[in-house]
Amino acid sequence: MKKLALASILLALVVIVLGAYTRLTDAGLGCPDWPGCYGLVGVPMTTETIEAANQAFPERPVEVEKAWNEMIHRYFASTLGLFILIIAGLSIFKRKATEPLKLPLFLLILVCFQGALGMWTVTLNLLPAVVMMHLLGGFTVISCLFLLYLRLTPYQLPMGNGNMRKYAKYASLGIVLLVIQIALGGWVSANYASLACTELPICQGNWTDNLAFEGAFSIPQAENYEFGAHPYYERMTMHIVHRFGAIVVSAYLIWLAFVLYTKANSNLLKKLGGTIVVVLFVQIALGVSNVVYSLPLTVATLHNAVAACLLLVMVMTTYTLYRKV
Ligand code: HEM
Repeated sequence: MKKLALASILLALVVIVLGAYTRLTDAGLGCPDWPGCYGLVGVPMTTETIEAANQAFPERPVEVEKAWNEMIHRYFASTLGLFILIIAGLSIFKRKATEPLKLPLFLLILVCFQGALGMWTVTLNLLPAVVMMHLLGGFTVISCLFLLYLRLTPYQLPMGNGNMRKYAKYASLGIVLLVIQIALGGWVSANYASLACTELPICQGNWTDNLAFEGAFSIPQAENYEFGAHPYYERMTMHIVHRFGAIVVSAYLIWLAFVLYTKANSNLLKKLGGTIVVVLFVQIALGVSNVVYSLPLTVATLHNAVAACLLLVMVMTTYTLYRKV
């Protein structure tokens, strides 16, 4: 079960990266139906199948490359679903007394819901709230898988360092802040607001006069949300909020890492403190590069993957601080 959990974590990371790649190559509607693509298990490739697909979906003619991006994401996501089903099955029928049961079952429900969010992403034409929740769902799945892996791993902590346990609630708060920041990033991405601010550190021009919070966090009426439906100042506002969020989260995580590094006498906790800072700085550098180099595909995809890694480091830190034996 532990090996399967580890394989599922790696697979979940691949699915997250493929999801970001699909979103960033504007391939979210590469297949306008679900679960098939223009009604097929694969992508229409021959003249006949393409003609039939174009007749069935005249509003969205086939673009083979985008369709493949979307379908490859779906194949990997379905395999992940299968892995989680097997984990849940094993934990019901072959579980050792010490192994968790509720977590695998929760994961199974979660991955089904995540599949439904994937379907609504397509059927609701990239409705930003659904796209953002789909991103958060992916991050929740990988976090729960990682938690399962940690629970299956015997390691003793905080190694006589009970005085550190009081910081567990601060680490939990770190996770909450980080998840909010990830949701804000997802909101920027889902609303195509990535290039709304092209200057550092905050935004170009007299941005303070044009903030539009209410509009930025509501959803305008639209038939289709591909390429965004918000006016410019609302996109600018969401982008700015993500940047301020980065400042708050970074300050908090650096403080937490500093406490772990200086106060813990467990090597693992010290290492976790150091890892938080390193991963955080990589993430900030990628965010800044997104702005400076106008959203290169690799950088934007990595900004998503490293956000997932930062979350996993925080999950491990928090779990380590809470764990009794
Ligand atoms: C703790 C720090 C940060 C975290 C956890 C974080 C996380 C995220 C996440 C999860 C996304 C969504 C990616 C996607 O949908 O594929 C995102 C998008 C974005 N972030 Fe950050 N971010 C951080 C800091 C920054 C900073 C400092 C900047 C710039 C100065 C930045 C700029 C952006 C931009 C431009 C996008 C939109 C990219 C896109 O359309 O995919 N981020 N962020």
